Amino acid sequence: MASNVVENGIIVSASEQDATLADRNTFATRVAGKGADPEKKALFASVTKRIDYTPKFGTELHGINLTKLTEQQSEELAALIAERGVVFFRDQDDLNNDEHVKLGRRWGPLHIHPLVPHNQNNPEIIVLDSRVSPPTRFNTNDSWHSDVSFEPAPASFSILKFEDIPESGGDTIWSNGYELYDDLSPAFKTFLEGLTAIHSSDIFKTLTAFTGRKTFGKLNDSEHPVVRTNPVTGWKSIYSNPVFTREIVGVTPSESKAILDYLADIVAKKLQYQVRFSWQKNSVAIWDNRSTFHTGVPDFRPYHRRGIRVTVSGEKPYFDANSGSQAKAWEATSNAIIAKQEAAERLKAEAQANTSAKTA
Ligand SMILES: O=C(O)CCC(=O)C(=O)O
Ligand SMILES: [Fe+2]
Repeated sequence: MASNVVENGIIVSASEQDATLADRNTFATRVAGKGADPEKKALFASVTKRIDYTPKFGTELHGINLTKLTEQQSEELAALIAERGVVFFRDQDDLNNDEHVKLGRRWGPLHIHPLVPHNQNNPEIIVLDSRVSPPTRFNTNDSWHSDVSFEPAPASFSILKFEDIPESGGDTIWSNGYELYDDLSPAFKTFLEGLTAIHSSDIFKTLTAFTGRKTFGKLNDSEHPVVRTNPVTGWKSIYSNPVFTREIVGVTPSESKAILDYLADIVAKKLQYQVRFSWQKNSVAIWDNRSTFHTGVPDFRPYHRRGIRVTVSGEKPYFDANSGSQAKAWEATSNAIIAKQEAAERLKAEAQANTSAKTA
């Protein structure tokens, strides 16, 4: 039996034995975060500072040690990630490999990646080391994706930590699938809601040839709905990405290409639905792959970076016609914010009027 090829503690090529490790039909048996306290009081009791990157998308939390969450806090965090799309943490020095795996397992079974190099002692940890896997033409500015969407049980959450960061460059960008859906015209929403698409891991065959690495286990293809309901929030999101989605089912090849190109285009180009994160050593990002897309920015050469990722397998993707939307859920919050701003403006105007009356 061929043995693994190991470089710096990273398995860069699988043995046959490891190749059989990957059972990627492992679905989550419960929806982590579903039914958590909507106010997330237990989690926010430990938060010292909250920074929302945009009103609806991306939040950085300070005061949380990811190795010290109670059960209730970890459920509330799962719900917050589903709502905010991506949540960032700084200084998670305590999140070593074992803790990283432990955190992922709280939310579901862990995925074993078919190609990306694994940690020698734990195949569920993948190592993104730009010296081992330098950014290539397969991993450049059109690398927007949702993690392992080709699996029957694609990722719910991904937990990524960077241990080595470049002196400059190397940010990651996320795009909000809820808002991309909400932004479509009613007619186009209805059209997309009836469609499914084939997601494929064929890119890893190409990369195998390119890198000389062997893949782990079976390379899956899966058919998923183009509009997906997030099981935690109940909101609809676009679920098609340029890296793994190959074909829209039931339309002609040129129609399929036009639809996929349009969806890829809005994921990459609608800046108002994106957030960008600058990593520091031991920063962690956790995102919900069911309703977001992301891409690394390969702009950091000659520096390098090294990240560690654990990927949680989710449920079988589904579309529920009765599900809600982020836009609808936001109406009340948005109106309350507007009312508060208007009240503040009125008070300011009254105060000014009083001052001018006194000085007149
Ligand atoms: O390189 C990056 O910044 C993102 C890597 C990525 O896609 C992932 O960890 O899922
Ligand atoms: Fe990714």
